[in-house]
Amino acid sequence: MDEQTRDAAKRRASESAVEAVSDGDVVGLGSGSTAEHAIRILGDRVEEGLDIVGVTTSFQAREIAIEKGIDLTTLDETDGHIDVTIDGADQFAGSDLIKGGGAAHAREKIVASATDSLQIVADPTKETDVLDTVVPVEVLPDARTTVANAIRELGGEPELRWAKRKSGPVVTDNGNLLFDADFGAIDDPETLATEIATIPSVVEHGIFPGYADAVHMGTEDGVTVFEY
Ligand SMILES: O=C(CO)[C@H](O)[C@H](O)COP(=O)(O)O
Repeated sequence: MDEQTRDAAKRRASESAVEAVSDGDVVGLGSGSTAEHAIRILGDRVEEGLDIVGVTTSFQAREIAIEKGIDLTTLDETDGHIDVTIDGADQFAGSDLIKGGGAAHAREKIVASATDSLQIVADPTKETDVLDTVVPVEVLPDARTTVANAIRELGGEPELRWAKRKSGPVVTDNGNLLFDADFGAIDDPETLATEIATIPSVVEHGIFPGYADAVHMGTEDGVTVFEY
């Protein structure tokens, strides 16, 4: 699938997911190139009269939402409740997800766990039978060596994520560092999720076991919707 076809698939997925949003909803706004389509489409609907407020998952999502004129709120103001969230994923195997390719998974998980209905938008390159892409792990900077050792003890190979146009590591929106940890095929995402979460000073990791309520997978000529 070339980049243009893939981008069209991402947009089709987003058009489908936006149908889950109704007037009056508090809407979680995800991060990444696929979720960007969804935020832009929602912005167009708002201009046409759709009445929603958004809760953003990243600096990127906030910038796009402001540009598109979507009113924003916070989880504190909504009593920790979100009706629908539309977000992307790096991989999905049924309702199990790996997220964090954009280093936003900590806030994405807060928003997802506060959400009644998590709608995932993806293109076909994200679908897999068994999760096997790297797991992003956000850590407090002082703990990078101890967390790296603990990841190795769990059978993973951690690599500090390096910035592309800066001499140094990626620093998350929360001021932390990030490992991409290669665990190979992850047969039991729920157990690995718990094990990584219990490492001292891990802020959040990118395994979202059983989180998706629906995955909208844009294809070359349509959309396949998986509901869970
Ligand atoms: O989890 C994420 C950011 O932390 C993104 O949703 C995920 O990386 C997918 O991004 P894209 O739609 O650009 O492939």
